[in-house]
Amino acid sequence: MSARLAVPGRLDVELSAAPGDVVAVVGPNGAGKTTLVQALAGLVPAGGEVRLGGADLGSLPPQHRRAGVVFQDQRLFPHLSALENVAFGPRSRGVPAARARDTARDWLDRLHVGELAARRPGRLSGGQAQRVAIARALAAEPALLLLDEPFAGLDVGVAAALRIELSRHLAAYDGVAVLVTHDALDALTLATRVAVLDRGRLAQTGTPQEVAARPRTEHVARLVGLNVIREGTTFRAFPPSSVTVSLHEPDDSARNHWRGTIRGASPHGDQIRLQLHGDHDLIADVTPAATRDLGLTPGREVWLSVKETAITTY
Ligand SMILES: Nc1ncnc2c1ncn2[C@@H]1O[C@H](COP(=O)(O)OP(=O)(O)OP(=O)(O)O)[C@@H](O)[C@H]1O
Repeated sequence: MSARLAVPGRLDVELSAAPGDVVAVVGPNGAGKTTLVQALAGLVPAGGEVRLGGADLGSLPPQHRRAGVVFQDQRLFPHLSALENVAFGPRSRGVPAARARDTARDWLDRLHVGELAARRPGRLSGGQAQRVAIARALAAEPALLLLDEPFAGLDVGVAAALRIELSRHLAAYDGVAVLVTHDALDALTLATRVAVLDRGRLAQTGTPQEVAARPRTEHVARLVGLNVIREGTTFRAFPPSSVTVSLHEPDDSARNHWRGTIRGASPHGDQIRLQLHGDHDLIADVTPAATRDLGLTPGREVWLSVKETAITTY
């Protein structure tokens, strides 16, 4: 797929992906992720083109794009049973009713909701409905599978189980999948490529490993738990565990140091992760003992230092 899409004031991106790719789209609120999915699906008017398998989808109405969409809020047809929801795609492609129902049953089984085939969406839990929605999208054999935050709003355990299953289906899927997510884990475990959106533009693309190791936006740095400082065209990244926090200015010239004010503190593994605001917005991991002994509570002004050898420059 190669797409060039422009929605005035909201989105202006070029994106390409090969069959079998799962592209994770990440970025802060309002970056244009949902707009991108909707523009690919033809649900919002967009300039540009979407080339897929030799055709320009951009000129086709949504129902002819062979795009399967899974929304955060499922949007199942409320008056149809789970089975009929899933059979809808094959039916509208002209598959005879009995065969479409067999296909639907098969997909419901594969998503472990076969026993709920007769239920209407109103009587499904959020997790069950999301399984039906994924079955519905895949049963239509889409060339383009669009998933907009499919785990958002689900219980943590339910989301974890669904993530593992979805990874299996995505591995077997030979079209192009686009997955909008706010979760670094999704981007790292499900995706073959990551596209970072920032204010409607593509800020970075690469493999999950590349993007995680060398983030170019503050947002992605936070997602993967790194600090990143931009100096002109150069980025300098370092982990929160490499930051030393002290109450007085360090006199060690081999280290980089900055001033900051503690904005927040939360448990992180067996450490305390501090959010700091100052010369740069940074995160630092300190031990609970240091937090107590130095009185590292929100509002406190501190010095932060990092050894040059802990910093990756790119
Ligand atoms: N229907 C709309 N009409 C006009 N502008 C819109 C519409 N929907 C969203 N926008 C604007 O388009 C921009 C991108 O929004 P979009 O919903 O695509 O972001 P997002 O990255 O999906 O955000 P989130 O993570 O909050 O869901 C935002 O500035 C938003 O205010």
